[in-house]
Order: sequence, then C-alpha cells, then structure tokens
Amino acid sequence: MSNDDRRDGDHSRDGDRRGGAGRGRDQSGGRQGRGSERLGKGSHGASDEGRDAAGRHRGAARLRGDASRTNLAPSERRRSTDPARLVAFDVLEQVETNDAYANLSLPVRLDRARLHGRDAGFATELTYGTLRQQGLYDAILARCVDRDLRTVDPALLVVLRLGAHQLLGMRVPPHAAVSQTVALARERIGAGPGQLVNAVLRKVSAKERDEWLAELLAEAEDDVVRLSLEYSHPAWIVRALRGALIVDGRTAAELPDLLAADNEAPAVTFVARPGLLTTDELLADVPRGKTTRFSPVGVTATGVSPSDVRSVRRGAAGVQDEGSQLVALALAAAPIDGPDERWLDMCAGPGGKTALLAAIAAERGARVLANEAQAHRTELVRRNLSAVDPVAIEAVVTGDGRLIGEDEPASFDRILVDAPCTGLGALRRRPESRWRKKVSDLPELTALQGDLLASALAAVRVGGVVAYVTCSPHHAETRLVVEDALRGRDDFELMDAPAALQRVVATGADLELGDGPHAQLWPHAHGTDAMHLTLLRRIG
Ligand SMILES: C[S@@+](CC[C@H](N)C(=O)[O-])C[C@H]1O[C@@H](n2cnc3c(N)ncnc32)[C@H](O)[C@@H]1O
Repeated sequence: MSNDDRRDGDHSRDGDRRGGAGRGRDQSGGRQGRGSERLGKGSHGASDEGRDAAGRHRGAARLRGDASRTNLAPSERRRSTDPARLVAFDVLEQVETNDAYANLSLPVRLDRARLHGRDAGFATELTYGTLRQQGLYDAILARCVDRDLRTVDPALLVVLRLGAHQLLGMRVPPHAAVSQTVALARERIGAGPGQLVNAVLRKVSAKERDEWLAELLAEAEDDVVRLSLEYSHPAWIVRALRGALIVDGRTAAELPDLLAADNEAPAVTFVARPGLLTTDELLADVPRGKTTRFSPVGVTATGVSPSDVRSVRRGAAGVQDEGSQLVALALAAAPIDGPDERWLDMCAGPGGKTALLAAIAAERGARVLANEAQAHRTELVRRNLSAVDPVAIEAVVTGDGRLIGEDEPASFDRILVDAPCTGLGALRRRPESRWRKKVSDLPELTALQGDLLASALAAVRVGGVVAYVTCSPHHAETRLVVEDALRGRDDFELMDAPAALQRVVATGADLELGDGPHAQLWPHAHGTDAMHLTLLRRIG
C-alpha cells in the first residue's frame, strides 16, 4: 500500500481520550500549578502571547523585560503548556501510535489551536525536526534512560524526543526546554513521569549534540552505522541509498550529501498546468516565488501556504515536486508513432501527475483515463482535475491497474505507471516514513510493481510508450522491476530517459544525468525528489 496519504482519522479518538487542547488545559489546571511549584524559577509559563526571534515562547511580561515579577506565590501561578509544544506532541504521538502522517495531521492541529506565524513555525520545526532526528535522539536517550527504550510508554518517549530536539537541535535554552517539556508531560500524560522527564533531559542537556554524536560514533562498528547515526536514517535505508547511487553510476562519496538533503525542509513547489495558467502568471500569484531550476512550468517558494495561492484554489496550479513535473512532461513529450489520442494513468491517486498530463492532453486533443485502486484517492484525483477541460478526461475510475492490460489490450498510446513504492526518494517530505518503512516491505511492493508494469506493457499499443516511474531510487524497485518485466521479450525497446528529460527542461538548464536508458533524479544533485524514470516503447 502506498504510504503517502493515509487519512489521519484520529481526531475523535484523541478527543475522547484526553479532550481537545482547550479541554486538556482546563482539566489539568491543578496539576499544572503543582508543576510550576516544583520546577521553580528556571521555568517560564508559556502562553500564546508571543515568541522571540529564536522561536522561544515569551510571555508579555518577559517581552517587556519584567518576567520574574509577580505577586503570586509559585503554587498560585497558573501554568499552561506552550500551545506549539502541545500541537507537536499531539501530532508525534499520533504518528507513533496511530500511523498518522505528520504532513496531514500537523496543519489540522495548527488550525485547531489557531497557531500562525512564528508559533506555527516553531511547532512545525519541533514536529518535523524531532521526527527526522528520531534515530539519533533515540540512541542518545538510550544512554540516559535506565531501561530498554522499547519498553518506554510511547507517549513518554515522544515527550523525551521532543525535549531532546529542543536541547540538541534547536536554540531553546536548556532550562526552558526542560521545564516546558516537564510541563508538557504533566499536561498530556499526567503528574507521574514529570520527575523522570526532568532527570533524563538534564542528562541529555549535559552534552552538546556534537559531543553526543562523537561518543556514539566512537562505538559504531562500520560506516553504515556511523552515517545512520550522523544523518538519522535507518541502516537499511543508508545501505539501499548507497547501492542506488552506485547503480546510477554515481559514487558512495555522495551519500552524506544525499542523507543531509533528506533532513532539509524542502521548499513548496507549484506547477502551472499548461493551458490553464502560464508560469509567469503563477509566478505573479505565489508570494516570493521563483521559477524552478529545471521544470519549465514550476515555481518554488518557502513559507507559503498552498491554500493562500489563488491559482491553486481554482485548480489551474497544484503543489507538485519538480521531479514529478519532469517525469510527466517527459512522458507527454516522448516521440511515438501513429495516433496520440488515448492516455492512461494507471496509478493516479492523488492525481498530481494526472492533472498535468490531462492539461497537456487538452491542448493536444488527447484524452486521459485515470485509474486508482483506493476510492478515497480516486476522489482526490477528481478534485485535482477540477479545472481541466472535461473533454480531455475519458474517465476517473477506481480499479486494480493489474487488470487493465487484460481488459484493454493494446489500447493506449501513452501510459504512466507511477507505481506504489517505498518512497525512499521523498523522505524529506515525509519525515516519519523512514522509520515506518521496513526492508521487509520490499518483496510485496516489487511484486506489485512488476504486475502493474506487465499490465501496462499489455495495455499499450504497438508504437506507444510506457513510463515506469517511482519516487524511490531503490534498485529493486526500479531497474530490476523493468529487467524482470522485459526478460525474454523482444517487443519493447528502452528509450533514452535522460535524453527525454533533458528535452523538456527549461532552456539552458542541464540535468547532467548519467548514461541512459534509465534516468534517476536526486535531491542532493537536482533539488528534486529522487524520481526514477524508465521509458519503454512497444515495437512489436
Ligand atoms: C506513487 S502513488 C501515485 C501518485 C500519483 N501518480 C500522483 O502523481 O499524484 C501510487 C498510487 O498507486 C495506487 N495503487 C496501489 N496499488 C494499485 C493497483 N493495484 N492499481 C492501481 N493503483 C494502485 C496507490 O493507492 C497510490 O495512490
């Protein structure tokens, strides 16, 4: 199953268990008072009054410079945990225990807590930063907790990771990081673990991140473990990415840059759907937008919410990684013999590439059939197509792509198989996925990928073209799937995918891809997700 859009259906459960943010605060008012008493002077009760330039939460009194002056005894002061930390905790706890997706859950909770600007930025960094660095933080926490981390209550572990990130990954002063995290534990878990959180975080704060890292690296048995600690990736992913670089004709020396790129927050990239919007119009519509380096229809920006972009709201533009734009453009531009009328998007949900293809199809008089296995994702495809001329859309259907080859043999001129995959090429966008994916997921995925590609090879007519695409560079999901599908066949030829991509890039840009026929984009080299593209033309 694809990992990129499981719906975050946790809200009612969450509400039942501990109430919404407001209810939680009311219910725990007494506990909060005791917390502030015990924590004493070093802590400051955060409110939603303000945050300083470093992202630290500041009450109005502190912003005025007279924070410590109050007539109330400590036991009478009402502590309330910083709402940004509560949001980060709630998201991470749902990711940990309920398989929620941070990129779906976070915006909902930010909205619900009415966090904007710096507070929203702080909550976002807390959430994504903690998730990305989880492997390193767990290795450090394992040295500070006197029992196996696997036996620690998941909510408590989330609290400890959040504290570790504030101490080691953000510029939050240690006293604030510790006291706020203790207060968070009290509010969300109860009074019990406060002392433990306090004691563990004080141990964590005794060393800087680099000191911890040096200590851990000194005991690491090999380079893979070292890189996995330093860049906080599971060891199997480090190995897989190293293998993928080498298979692509690159060198293992690039691996640290690739892993580092996974830990950077990517800018938002928008696509101007051809015929609906020009790139210049999109540029004018996206605050502080810049044209993308390679895609001729892309605009990128940081700190912009897609819902604030008018052309996104009306469907003429969408949010789409530049690599995804390029592979769809390459399929649409690949030379074919004969008619060019019927296109198939076999694994369409949520429909980013379908919308780009359909917009191009509308300009060319072609029609797209969009197929998706999961009904709720088929609905997302429909929404993505809302602005495209309906004449260019044959149908949007829910079905198993593996059956299309048998149902409609030799019927399509162009086919996109954007196969479900491990998503190892998009780790920077889905910070939890590196911890969730397992090497044991591969056999089932590669079998499905092979079946989908076989179906596409049956569904394309002679002279037509199939694009096999993954947002993973893993050798087993890319070249090996294609090799297996073509074994013993002479009715297909591999087209030069690097050349096909180079033909569609913006004027003057050079992708500098290796030799074909396969093409692999890389976050550290191209600033895109690690999209893989193989183009197969039916010749017999
Ligand atoms: C990588 S995503 C496609 C992304 C999409 N092309 C886009 O650009 O928005 C793969 C999709 O394949 C779907 N899928 C999984 N198994 C399938 C099957 N047997 N037939 C058709 N679609 C399938 C998944 O539900 C998922 O939506």
